[in-house]
Amino acid sequence: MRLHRNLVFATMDALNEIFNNGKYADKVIEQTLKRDKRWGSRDRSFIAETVYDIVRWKRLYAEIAEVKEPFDRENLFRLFTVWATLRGITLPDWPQFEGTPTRRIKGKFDSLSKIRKYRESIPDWMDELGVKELGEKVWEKEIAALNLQAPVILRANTLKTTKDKLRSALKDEEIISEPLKGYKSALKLEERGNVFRTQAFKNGFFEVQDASSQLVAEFLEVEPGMRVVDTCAGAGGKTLHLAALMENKGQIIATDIYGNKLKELKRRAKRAGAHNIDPRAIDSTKVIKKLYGTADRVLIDSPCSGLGVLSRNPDAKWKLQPEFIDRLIKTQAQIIETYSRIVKPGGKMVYATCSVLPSENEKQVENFLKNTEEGKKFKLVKEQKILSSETGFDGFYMALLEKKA
Ligand SMILES: C[S@@+](CC[C@H](N)C(=O)[O-])C[C@H]1O[C@@H](n2cnc3c(N)ncnc32)[C@H](O)[C@@H]1O
Repeated sequence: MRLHRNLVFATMDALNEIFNNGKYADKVIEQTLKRDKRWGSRDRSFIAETVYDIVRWKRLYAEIAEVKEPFDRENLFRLFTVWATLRGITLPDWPQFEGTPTRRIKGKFDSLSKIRKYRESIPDWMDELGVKELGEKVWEKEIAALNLQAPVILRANTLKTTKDKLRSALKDEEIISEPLKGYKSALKLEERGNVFRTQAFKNGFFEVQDASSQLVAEFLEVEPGMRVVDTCAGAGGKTLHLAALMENKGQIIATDIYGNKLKELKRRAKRAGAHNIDPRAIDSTKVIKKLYGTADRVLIDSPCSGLGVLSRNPDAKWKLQPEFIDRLIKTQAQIIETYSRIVKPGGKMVYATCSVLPSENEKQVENFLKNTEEGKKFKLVKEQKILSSETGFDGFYMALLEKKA
């Protein structure tokens, strides 16, 4: 691979924004890719993948390069040098790469790889928490899987097309995909690419949605004509899937505390041809109280640590803090307690997270069922824990609960 100066420099600028100015990697990459219209798909994926790689391996690379935060430009180049050397990329004779200690980099990589927190490039607290929650053996495998690059998975929008028709429409646009066994509407892309530019996307034929995430709406056992409340709808990934499963019949009330996310949901719903969604921002407690006892189905896609989606968001390793997870666990307990009241007698509810930590998942459900007045009205129908190390997709949890009639 030949390194191009403008691509490497753009990568350095992006890393500076993420590491030194606290910006989110996905937003920074999106902005960076707009910088030069002449960049082709290879150039764009070089920038995106190199930035994500260096973010993912920050702790390991910084240790090898012997640099500490905040990283100045010279330090960022040293991180890049480690990345390139470990990938066997020949460095050009630019002044920034002069005197690169190739053998020393490889030697340090070998010795640091014996220690998990360096090998997997995670903060001490995260390693300790993972062991405490999942046990040494499972955590070891799980964190390794969460460090792999996530595949791109699409969900065919059955309001407008079928999985097979979508596959052939994509093929016409030179995008090769294959169906995923066990996932009704999922297609996996053979190669990464900017699918948002395709006509198939503009036509609303698909959404990008991880395979594990595609199991959540199905878990809720919705039927056309039902009244469904998606309590933590965000920008609507799962709301749109619910609308498709309900064939646009019935009503989906989509709530979130952030009105701007619901605006994005509206835009996506329009493109997807989903007409049965009623977005409502939670700007007072009344919004939820009015819904008590009214829904056949309730989805709580709860705010969580996101530890199951580190493959997609590697910068969460550095942005998450243990105190934040402690607070989240309290919020999740309150959310289940309050939103479960929306379910009508005989109705069902799914509690889901994209975390792999039992304290955000099965322990929350156990606590709700055993220790809360509202929980005593429910029984657990089934639950599914998805580990990335077992499926190759995001880590997720979902529990289906039924309210006694
Ligand atoms: C895991 S995300 C939802 C993702 C979304 N369901 C999807 O499939 O694209 C959790 C959402 O909960 C929202 N949220 C956080 N606290 C909340 C609360 N107390 N009530 C409702 N929504 C909340 C966040 O704004 C965020 O959009």
